[in-house]
Amino acid sequence: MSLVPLRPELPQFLDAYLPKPVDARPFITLTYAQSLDSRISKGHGIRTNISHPETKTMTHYLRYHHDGILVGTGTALADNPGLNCKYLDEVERSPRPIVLNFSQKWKFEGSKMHELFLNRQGRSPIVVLSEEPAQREPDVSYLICASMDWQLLFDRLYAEYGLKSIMVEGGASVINQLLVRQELINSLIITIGPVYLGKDGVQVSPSISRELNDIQWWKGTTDVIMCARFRKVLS
Ligand SMILES: NC(=O)C1=CN([C@@H]2O[C@H](COP(=O)(O)OP(=O)(O)OC[C@H]3O[C@@H](n4cnc5c(N)ncnc54)[C@H](O)[C@@H]3O)[C@@H](O)[C@H]2O)C=CC1
Ligand SMILES: Nc1nc(O)c(N)c(N[C@@H]2O[C@H](COP(=O)(O)O)[C@@H](O)[C@H]2O)n1
Repeated sequence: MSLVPLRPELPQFLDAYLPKPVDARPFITLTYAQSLDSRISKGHGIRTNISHPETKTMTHYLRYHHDGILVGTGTALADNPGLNCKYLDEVERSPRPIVLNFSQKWKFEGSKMHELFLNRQGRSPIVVLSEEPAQREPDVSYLICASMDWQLLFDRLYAEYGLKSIMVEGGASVINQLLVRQELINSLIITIGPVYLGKDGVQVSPSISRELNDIQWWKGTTDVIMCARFRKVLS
């Protein structure tokens, strides 16, 4: 798939929300595409296109600006994503894929990520699990976290792999956890496509109410993009 050109006004629109150095931890962007009824796919395990080609290009522009890109096993298995950067086709600007694979169900070998890596079009993944894998795969880096703690995970990705910025793309389980961890999220960039995915769709919604600050909207041919930051909770 080749990308349509980036809309010329998007770099300036996105600029304030792109990664900036933060103190000894990675800058975290939570970004995904959702329907009007807050669904990100038609059902678990169903890869669903929501973005218009021009907002898909925006996603690759975001990938260009991040060191790492994180997804859960559900997404890795359902979508078989490439997670590389096709914007300007510079493999060294592709983010490092990070897959939460505590279930050990996802395999690098035979995946789209593997194909892209072999063709020098994508990077090898960091696989996160709770114990030594049953079988180590070549070219995979393993990050063993005895128990899952988002802050610790991000800190270790920074300290051990030098990832200064990470975009989290999904899926729903991951997004819903991070929507209530606003202290960890630096930017929120959401594409909204003009479609309803219905009651069987996979919903994103925080378990408690959240408020946003610094909100900007961009309107494209069919989609809108909202950029925002979470409002700080005063203790
Ligand atoms: N429209 C969009 O932008 C996107 C849509 N999707 C869609 O989302 C769907 C997948 O979402 P989900 O099924 O919710 O899967 P998911 O991608 O959120 O992965 C969930 C799995 O990741 C692991 N995991 C997540 N949090 C964990 C934690 N705290 N500790 C340990 N392991 C953890 C577990 O194995 C869990 O079952 C797919 O249908 C996919 O197409 C995924 C990414 C973006
Ligand atoms: N930006 C965006 N729009 C959509 O409509 C989507 N379904 C997604 N999904 C995310 O992109 C991944 C696929 O990446 P590749 O094109 O294979 O590199 C998918 O796994 C979701 O994370 N994103």
